[in-house]
Amino acid sequence: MSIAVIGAGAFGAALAITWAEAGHDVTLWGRNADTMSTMQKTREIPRLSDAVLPQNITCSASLDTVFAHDIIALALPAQAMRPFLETHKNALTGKSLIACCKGIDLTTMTGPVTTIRQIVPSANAAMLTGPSFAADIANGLPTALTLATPDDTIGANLQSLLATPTLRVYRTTDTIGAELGGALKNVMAIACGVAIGAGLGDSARAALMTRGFSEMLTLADRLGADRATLGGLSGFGDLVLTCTSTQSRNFRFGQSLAGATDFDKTTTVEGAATAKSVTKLAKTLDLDLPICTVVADLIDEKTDVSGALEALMARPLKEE
Ligand SMILES: NC(=O)c1ccc[n+]([C@@H]2O[C@H](COP(=O)([O-])OP(=O)(O)OC[C@H]3O[C@@H](n4cnc5c(N)ncnc54)[C@H](O)[C@@H]3O)[C@@H](O)[C@H]2O)c1
Ligand SMILES: O=P(O)(O)OC[C@H](O)CO
Repeated sequence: MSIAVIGAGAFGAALAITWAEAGHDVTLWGRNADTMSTMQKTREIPRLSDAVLPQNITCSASLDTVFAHDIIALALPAQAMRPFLETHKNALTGKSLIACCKGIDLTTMTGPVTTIRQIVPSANAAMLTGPSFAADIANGLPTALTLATPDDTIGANLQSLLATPTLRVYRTTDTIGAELGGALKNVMAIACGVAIGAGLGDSARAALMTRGFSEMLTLADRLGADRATLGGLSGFGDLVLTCTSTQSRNFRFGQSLAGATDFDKTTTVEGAATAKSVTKLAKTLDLDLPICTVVADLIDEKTDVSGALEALMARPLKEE
């Protein structure tokens, strides 16, 4: 089969590599023609320093080449996906579109599958999500992800197509659960990075992960998602990975908010926008999501680490 990947950053390139190594012909699209031309020649990836692109990946900046494919993975940052789909929706009619981003759109407060379904209703909308660092996938380390799509027959076909010897793919029809797990774990990773950066200790991190998971379930319950999805790879699995590893950009961003480290502001940090969209969503739904709220406040500089700590620790005592 052939697959197109939109977005030649770390994750798009990593997915392109594992699919190409499994025998698919892959077109990897990036918006900068010079960068794509250099990648085509050198087989090197600017955002993944140790990986090499196999020969059956074609690097291109031509969208016509991408739109010739029926299966298209969208590995753009979450906030870039809606504008991209709006601009190109006519060319995407009837395609299988697999979102590979994690986040809640700031303008509409929708997750990636819902966003695709709204803009390109004729597409088979899906999402590939779960615990995975791009470098691990690119280096052929064993990884397991969840493919979420509303139609199980389409899901089963995509699952067998996208699985590779090193990338095990599970599937679910609970797209809302998968959207929420992938988006909210990044907010919790920022919170955990702040805690570790501020020297609050591993017990504080465990508390944030657990109470953060509780916030994920609260939102899932309200939006009709299945709790079991949140307990799977796309929720609990990714929460564990991202809250415990300095490989995570969201975690490192949190450390920098605590003043512990410097941080390159051009880095993709999905949890920053999602903290804001989730806080907005929580207000609309009249839900209490205190960790999401303090993360949004820290990012907006409405509070500092000691204010955030007090806001969480001084809340009324309650049942677990
Ligand atoms: N890197 C990882 O380990 C990893 C793992 C799993 C999921 N993801 C998810 O993949 C998504 C992409 O992250 P990434 O790690 O590849 O980020 P990245 O910063 O490495 O790459 C993002 C790419 O998107 C391009 N881009 C940004 N805005 C664009 C626009 N408006 N139009 C076209 N191209 C645009 C950038 O030029 C860049 O090439 C995120 O949602 C992330 O959560 C990443
Ligand atoms: O580097 P992060 O924090 O964007 O995390 C990457 C992946 O989402 C981990 O599953």
